[in-house]
Amino acid sequence: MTHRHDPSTALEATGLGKRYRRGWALQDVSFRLPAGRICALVGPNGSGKSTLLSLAAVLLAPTTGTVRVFGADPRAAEARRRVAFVAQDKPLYPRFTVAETLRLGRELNPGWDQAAAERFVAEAEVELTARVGSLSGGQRTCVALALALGKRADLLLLDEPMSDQDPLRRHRTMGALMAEAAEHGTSVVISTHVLAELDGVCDYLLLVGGGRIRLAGETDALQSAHRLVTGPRGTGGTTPAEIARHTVVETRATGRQLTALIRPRGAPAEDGWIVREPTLEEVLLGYLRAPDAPPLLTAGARPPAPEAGA
Ligand SMILES: Nc1ncnc2c1ncn2[C@@H]1O[C@H](COP(=O)(O)OP(=O)(O)OP(=O)(O)O)[C@@H](O)[C@H]1O
Repeated sequence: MTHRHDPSTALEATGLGKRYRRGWALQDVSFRLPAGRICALVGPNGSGKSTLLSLAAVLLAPTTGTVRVFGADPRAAEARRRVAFVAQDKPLYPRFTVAETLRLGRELNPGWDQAAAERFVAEAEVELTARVGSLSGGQRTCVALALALGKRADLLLLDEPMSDQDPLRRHRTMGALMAEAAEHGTSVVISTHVLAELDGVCDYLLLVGGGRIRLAGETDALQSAHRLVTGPRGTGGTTPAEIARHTVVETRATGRQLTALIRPRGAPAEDGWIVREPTLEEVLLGYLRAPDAPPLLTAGARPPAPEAGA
């Protein structure tokens, strides 16, 4: 079995699995993230988001399967140069000043972009002369993000970078991050629990649950693959036939009404039903509430079958 060398794919997992002593954190994960996308990585606590990012950043080794960055083994020196990872615990030297931290970044990274790193800390109103140990959690995050941006990586892997930022700063940090990414065509995977953070920012989505991929693909394609239908609840507590003939993600009853998130097969519903396209948040919440709903990977999110051969 050989792998296609595919630089247009920022990240690809094939049959990827990670087993810790207590059990599988990720199992049989296969997806493709095209280059240049801003991808939200979403899922409940313990669903495997950090594990997936750590596998892509080679902080962990897979138990099964493979992960590739820009078509290459992520352990290769060139792949490591192209990837920057901001971990949840943001390990930095507390005794260093911010300026010294950036200097270390410059010494460690041949393609270092001092201007981008300094611009980012200035935007976050973090003093270059401040010691890292004296910064707040949110300010330290900004320094870690500045290090990642200064590296001029082609793929940024960010593990809940906004979790310790206040709402205003979160908005500004996200804006500055996305401006940098857009200017350089950087691919970004950003894990988050704040669904509102994704709105208008991410154009790709990975939803993990129970260690497996549940949704993967372009956000507009995922949205348009679903319909939210509302109509009469019917009798006997069963899903009405005109809904049950579709792929039903979840149904919720309120009074005499039934609202269902479906993946339509043919025309979405009959007379008497109100049909509309759900927002991305509605799609996500539907899947989060229905952990057994069948997964969906859009055509662009499915990795190509491995070539037969040597
Ligand atoms: N170092 C480890 N040793 C053993 N088990 C681990 C380790 N790291 C993670 N796990 C387990 O693997 C599963 C996935 O954890 P992971 O941290 O990847 O989830 P997550 O989606 O990032 O969670 P959160 O949203 O809470 O950050 C969990 O059941 C967790 O307990």
